[in-house]
Amino acid sequence: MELLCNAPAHASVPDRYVFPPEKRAALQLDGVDGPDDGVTLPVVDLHRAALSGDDGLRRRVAEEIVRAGKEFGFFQVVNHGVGEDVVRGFRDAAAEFFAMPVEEKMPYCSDDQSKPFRLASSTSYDKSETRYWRDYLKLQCHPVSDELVRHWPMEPTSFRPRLAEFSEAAHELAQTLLSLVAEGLGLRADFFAGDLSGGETQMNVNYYPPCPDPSLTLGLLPHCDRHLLTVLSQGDVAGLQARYNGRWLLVRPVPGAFVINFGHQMEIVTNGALASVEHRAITNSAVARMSVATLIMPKMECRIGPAPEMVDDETNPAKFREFVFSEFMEAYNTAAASREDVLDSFRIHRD
Ligand SMILES: O=C(O)CCC(=O)C(=O)O
Ligand SMILES: [Fe+2]
Repeated sequence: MELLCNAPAHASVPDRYVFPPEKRAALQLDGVDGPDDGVTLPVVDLHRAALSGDDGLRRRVAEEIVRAGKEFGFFQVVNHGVGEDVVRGFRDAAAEFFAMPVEEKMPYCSDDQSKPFRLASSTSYDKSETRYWRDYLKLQCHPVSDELVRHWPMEPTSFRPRLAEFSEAAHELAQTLLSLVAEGLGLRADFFAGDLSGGETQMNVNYYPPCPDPSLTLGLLPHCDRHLLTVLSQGDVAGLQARYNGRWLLVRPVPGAFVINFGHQMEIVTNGALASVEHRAITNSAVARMSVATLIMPKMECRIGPAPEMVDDETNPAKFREFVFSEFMEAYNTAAASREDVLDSFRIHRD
């Protein structure tokens, strides 16, 4: 398998990574202050420590999240309660993994999507010839059990304990966010608990080495996440862009923050109120970038459809039909992650 992290630093971009001009990222990192007109994503202070004892504060935070979610579909959170050491601990372990010698990583290389831990490169969604400037770990990270941990690598030795710790913390944050989203929408606080968010949580650890010519390449294709909610640590190197009013908005790194965005299931359950927004990753020539995305998802057999509370037959009829989550997962693969193609098979079309 061809991995970028195995190669010595690249002096030039090999042809198979060069996108045709119409697919290249028009907006480069050093041009961000121009094209995005100073629009920045909301940064929500979760006041995590005070949240459970202060109902007024809780309501304000919940409203702020829903407002940000409705306008951007993306926001960042600070004071989120996940310890800096927990985040740094796992990010360091993952960076060490990518830096290990080829022979030690090779046993994990696989394109078999059913594996609970694997290392791969580019993406499995875009079937065109051009490769994305990205290596990634795709792994199952929650619930943490002895059986699951056995699939995680033994080396570096910090990997298993730091991942277990990070995974629990990210999961807890996700549950807090989901209850705030529910409250902000006027739903029961435990609306998303149970099967809707109780599937096996997956994680993408994306590694984008420095690229000699970012104007020719892409780190990750434009896509929406297919799950319910994504909790992303992007570290301090920029590269994530979200679609906003027909443009690409750079998600500026905020120290210690998590970037939160909604997946397709959130859009469907809320009948379009909280949309799943397209995003992509661009490359840069200066430093390697690593992002860690924790993807909260429903149980495979969970029935999904717009919540009755989010639908009004007269003014806001259901936009999506009901389905079983496993059906959606299949459709997403077939539609190669394209937002409209995948949602189209679940949309109710009215004349
Ligand atoms: O690298 C990033 O910031 C984006 C990652 C992402 O969108 C994903 O893993 O689904
Ligand atoms: Fe994503």
